[in-house]
Amino acid sequence: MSFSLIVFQGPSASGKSTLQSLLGLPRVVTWTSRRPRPGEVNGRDYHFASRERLEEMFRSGLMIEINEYKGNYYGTSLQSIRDIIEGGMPMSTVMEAQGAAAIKSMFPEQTLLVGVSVSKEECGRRLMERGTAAEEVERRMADFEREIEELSQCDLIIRNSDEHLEKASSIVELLRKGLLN
Ligand SMILES: Nc1nc2c(ncn2[C@@H]2O[C@H](COP(=O)(O)OP(=O)(O)O)[C@@H](O)[C@H]2O)c(=O)[nH]1
Ligand SMILES: Nc1ncnc2c1ncn2[C@@H]1O[C@H](COP(=O)(O)OP(=O)(O)O)[C@@H](O)[C@H]1O
Repeated sequence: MSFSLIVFQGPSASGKSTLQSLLGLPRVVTWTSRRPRPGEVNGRDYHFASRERLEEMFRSGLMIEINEYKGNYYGTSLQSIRDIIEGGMPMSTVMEAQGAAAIKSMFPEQTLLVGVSVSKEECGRRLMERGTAAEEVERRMADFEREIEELSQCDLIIRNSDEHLEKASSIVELLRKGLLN
């Protein structure tokens, strides 16, 4: 395999970040206008910036894509992806569907889109356990069916239900070995 960028896509709380950290590759730090959650660090988890700054970066050609997701902007800088493709060391990122599609269409040979799927019930429960406010859980779950449908654009889909974590981990391990050998 010669992919430079592994993109995880899936509903909120499907387990994208969990599988991403199991993969163990360096993460692309993307940009968002949402507020940091407790424990998140600027420059490590995201580059946190205002909507205006992200819009300006997009207008001036610094971002590959910028997408609004649940009221906030998210975007990937062109430089971060160029660095990966030129640097040779594969990296990973998590992205909502439109951003994932934009990167895949720009770098089809170098990008592997990995979908993460889970049941609606499990997703809702994980969001609650993560301390998400009930109103926000409802907002996120409203898009669940569409987000599952959008997985059809992925190169492969990993089922990450509660009882499948071990299997999901072994698929990620196979990917890791294939990428690094
Ligand atoms: N298009 C796009 N989506 C991103 C980017 N960075 C993160 N996302 C996605 O934005 C969505 C919201 O992320 P986040 O606020 O961290 O919360 P989450 O829903 O709990 O993962 C997730 O689907 C992320 O994968 C990016 O650079 N571009
Ligand atoms: N297979 C699984 N079984 C049970 N809990 C899981 C599983 N995968 C992830 N989780 C838990 O679900 C929550 C959401 O996972 P996370 O990776 O943060 O999702 P996402 O990045 O898609 O929003 C976390 O608390 C995580 O520990």
